[in-house]
Amino acid sequence: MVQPESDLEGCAREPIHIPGAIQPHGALFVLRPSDMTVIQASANASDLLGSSLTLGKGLTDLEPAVERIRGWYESGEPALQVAIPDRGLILIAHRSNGLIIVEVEEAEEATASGIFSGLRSFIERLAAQADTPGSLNETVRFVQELTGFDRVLAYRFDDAWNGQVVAEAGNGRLPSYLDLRFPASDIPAQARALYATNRVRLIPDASYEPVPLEPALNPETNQPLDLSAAQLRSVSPVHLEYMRNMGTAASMSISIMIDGNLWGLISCHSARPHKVSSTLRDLCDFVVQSLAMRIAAQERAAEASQRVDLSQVTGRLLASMSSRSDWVEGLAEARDDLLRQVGATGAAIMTDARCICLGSTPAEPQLQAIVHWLEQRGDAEEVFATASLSAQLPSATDFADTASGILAVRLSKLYPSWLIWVRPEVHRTVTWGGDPHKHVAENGRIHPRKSFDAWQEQVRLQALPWTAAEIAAARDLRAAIVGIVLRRAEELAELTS
Ligand SMILES: CCC1=C(C)C2=CC3=N/C(=C\c4[nH]c(/C=C5\NC(=O)C(C)=C5CC)c(C)c4CCC(=O)O)C(CCC(=O)O)=C3CCN2C1=O
Repeated sequence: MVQPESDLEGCAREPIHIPGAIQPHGALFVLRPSDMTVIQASANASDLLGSSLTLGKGLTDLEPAVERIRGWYESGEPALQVAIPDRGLILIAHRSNGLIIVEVEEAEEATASGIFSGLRSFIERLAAQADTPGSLNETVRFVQELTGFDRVLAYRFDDAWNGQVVAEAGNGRLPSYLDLRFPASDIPAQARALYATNRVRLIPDASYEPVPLEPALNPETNQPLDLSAAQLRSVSPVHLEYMRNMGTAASMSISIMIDGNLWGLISCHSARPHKVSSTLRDLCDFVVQSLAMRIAAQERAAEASQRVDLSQVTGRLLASMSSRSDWVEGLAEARDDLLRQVGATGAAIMTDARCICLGSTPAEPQLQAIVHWLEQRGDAEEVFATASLSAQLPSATDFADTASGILAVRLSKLYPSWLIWVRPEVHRTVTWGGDPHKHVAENGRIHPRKSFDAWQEQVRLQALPWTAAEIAAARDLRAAIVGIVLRRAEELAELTS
């Protein structure tokens, strides 16, 4: 029987890229590149462009701008900005499915003269930060000064797309969210995918009335217009409700992109409507991508130094295994290094009917049950890591105090042979922004939770997660062991031939 999708799954399928409307702090029209005819426009387009814009015709009295756009379209260059000083307007053009989408905003006053000296001192302060928390704190402080939002926070995603507020700057008008966690469903998958390409999104007033596009369907494609890359795209009603519940009338989010992945957001909020000019939005994007490069450099440096330490440990383990005719005994003799290799509290070498336990491990029958479970998973992967084994193997709750987390490497494809590191569960108290399981489903629609007050959850049956460097070190040691076993087999074959 097909299970009905949960309300949250339904919410995560909302096609937010084709709302058929825009926010009212600007206007939008669509040009057919072949003849630069206006084929679609927002209902408020004439408020900004007057009689220059008529559906089904070319723009009039804006020829220089039209020619700039035509030249840009054929150039293949990314998005184009064109100022129309005599109208006090700025046009921002981008391509979408073979069409030209042009967004129009009123040009704001020239940016404050001190902005560039402020930018220079920010870049200097950022470069002086020794770690990621310092970089994040500098950035939220600068963006708050730059934009005047009441609260600016740095929001970092974890592997399950839950997020935590890891830095914050504010003027006290909004409550602090520092250290609070929020569930993945607050920013569903299709939104995260969109934010990985459209990095800066402004909602100046969450109580706006959407402005429809006319005609509703694009006459060229007879499909809704794809507004994924548009700055004025109207926002999902469920998120606007979320903002009102949160007491934030205005927001701006800027994606922190690292190696092409959405690492987190710089998220700005104000209790009252608040607009930021297109120029300042571009500047904030530059600031946040500078932060992203800094974080990437800091994370790479930290990983590199951890790998150097771990490679020295691997070298000592290799020496110990090579010094004995039985590599298993050599490995067991270097117990402290074996545990230090991945920051484990226990390890078990399960091979050729032997079970050698080092440090704090489950009992042998329980280790055999883990090996049986690993073997029947049918996963050809050589390395398996989890911080919560009982989530996949319920019987593991019996030994959560020694092995909530396991990091297992397969030593043979021919018969059950594993090296398994273990970590105990860590009792943790996690503080959420509101009860993460609380949302209301009414009339087939989902409504966000209304409270974001600190809500504590006792986390059980979870160990500290394995880092990428630890998993890589486990993989390196596995390769060293397989190399020794192969060499020994070749030596034996030579002796007996
Ligand atoms: C305090 C930490 C924090 C959180 C947790 C947060 C949430 C957040 N949600 C965002 C977007 C969405 N949430 C949802 C959906 C939900 N939010 C919920 O709470 C629930 C239950 C749903 C239905 C799945 C949707 C559809 C969207 C896409 C809106 C759009 O761009 O059209 C967005 C992106 C809004 C934007 O950037 O335009 C945010 C950022 C704001 N923000 C924060 O600052």
